[in-house]
Amino acid sequence: MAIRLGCIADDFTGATDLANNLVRAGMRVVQLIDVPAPDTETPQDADAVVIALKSRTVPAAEAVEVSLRALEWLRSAGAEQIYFKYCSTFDSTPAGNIGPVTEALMDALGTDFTVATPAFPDNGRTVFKGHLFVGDVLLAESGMRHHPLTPMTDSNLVSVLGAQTGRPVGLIDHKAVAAGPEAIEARIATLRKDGIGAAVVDAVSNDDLVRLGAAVAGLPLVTAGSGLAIGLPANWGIEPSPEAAQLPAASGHSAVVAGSVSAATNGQVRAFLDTGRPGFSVDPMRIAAGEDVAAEALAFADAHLSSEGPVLIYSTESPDAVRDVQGRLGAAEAGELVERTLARVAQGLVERGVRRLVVAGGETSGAVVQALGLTGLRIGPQIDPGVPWCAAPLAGGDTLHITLKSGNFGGPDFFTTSFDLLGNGESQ
Ligand SMILES: Nc1ncnc2c1ncn2[C@@H]1O[C@H](COP(=O)(O)OP(=O)(O)OP(=O)(O)O)[C@@H](O)[C@H]1O
Ligand SMILES: O=C(O)[C@@H](O)C(=O)CO
Repeated sequence: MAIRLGCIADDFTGATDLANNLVRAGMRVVQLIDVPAPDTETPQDADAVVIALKSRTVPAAEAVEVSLRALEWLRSAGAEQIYFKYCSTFDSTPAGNIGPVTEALMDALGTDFTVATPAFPDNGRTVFKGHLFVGDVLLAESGMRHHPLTPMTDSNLVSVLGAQTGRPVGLIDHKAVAAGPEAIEARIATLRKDGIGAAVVDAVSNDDLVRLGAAVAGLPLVTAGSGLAIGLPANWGIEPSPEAAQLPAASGHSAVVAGSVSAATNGQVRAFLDTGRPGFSVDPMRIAAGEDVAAEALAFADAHLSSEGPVLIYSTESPDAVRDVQGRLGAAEAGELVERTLARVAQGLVERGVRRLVVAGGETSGAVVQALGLTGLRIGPQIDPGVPWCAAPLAGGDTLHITLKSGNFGGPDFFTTSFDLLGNGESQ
């Protein structure tokens, strides 16, 4: 069976976020890790396939190359429309990668126009007059200005995207979006006539996204955060259905691996430790000095993995502490050292019987999923907006329940309450 929607996500947490919104809107979704081999069969009974890449912060040429390979696979699987998913905080730099990837996909699809909106109102991301708000503040005044890899210091997305692409960038403002699909289509026609290649779209509510979804049914390519996904399944007559999110029963030990340094994850780590639960802090300077911090973390896990609840291994630190480490090691080097260590820790935890695993941070999730050799995820129930539980088969035949939490997503008690949703298996 051919798929309807083919999705390319620029990081792993973002991919599950998108898959989650598609599932909630009724689509049967398979998430694949990295571009599958050309001869990989199209998943049966899937309305959408999300290919999860780790292309957000690699050099632009690399992001373009891997995104085009993903596009080729999705087109051969029959995708009728392509969705390029990036972060709801538009994480990118003037060098890319949102602009260059968008342009390359447009060229490959032979289309002269696409839309761009990171709006995700359920998680407080709204776009008005082309400016992105995170909660009540502009993007450039949010914690994103301190992001270790993609600091966002301009909230005007028309200028942010304009700096990343050779094509003129325009705006579909809220007046058109609020007036409904026909008004949006009329605005698109005008922009196209004026030679605009990509238009940032205002959206402050789910209703806006549903109206936008209907208006872009005929575009070969849409680019967005996960929010627009709620408006697309209806274009194929698909309606929400609870069966779309069912997973097998969970069992085994629970653990949390946190490599995100975002504000929300900092709060979640603090809240977890404040309950007196066991946590081990991974120090990048000690890794850089050659100490076997992964082995220490696993020894700590050996002492604390129990039916009492999850153990936490984290590198999460305040923005000041992260800046200090980056100043001494370099941002990319520090990131890589920590990612490699946390990926080894995750492997060790699974070897020790962890079967319910929370991973925090997009880059961190990419490293962990690759180290665990997971190739595909089934998407289950939503824990918090943008974060579902997923299930993946392990080599020995067991099922791993895993959730890939975007750094800034999830409530303060996420590291404890997320496990409640899986119910009681053999042990927690
Ligand atoms: N203590 C630390 N010092 C320096 N760098 C760190 C530290 N802890 C984590 N890092 C690095 O910071 C980066 C955090 O990125 P990651 O994508 O995992 O989280 P995030 O940006 O908060 O989440 P998301 O991308 O989902 O919003 C990773 O490369 C990680 O290895
Ligand atoms: O859109 C978001 O905010 C998330 O899905 C994400 O991509 C964070 O890495």
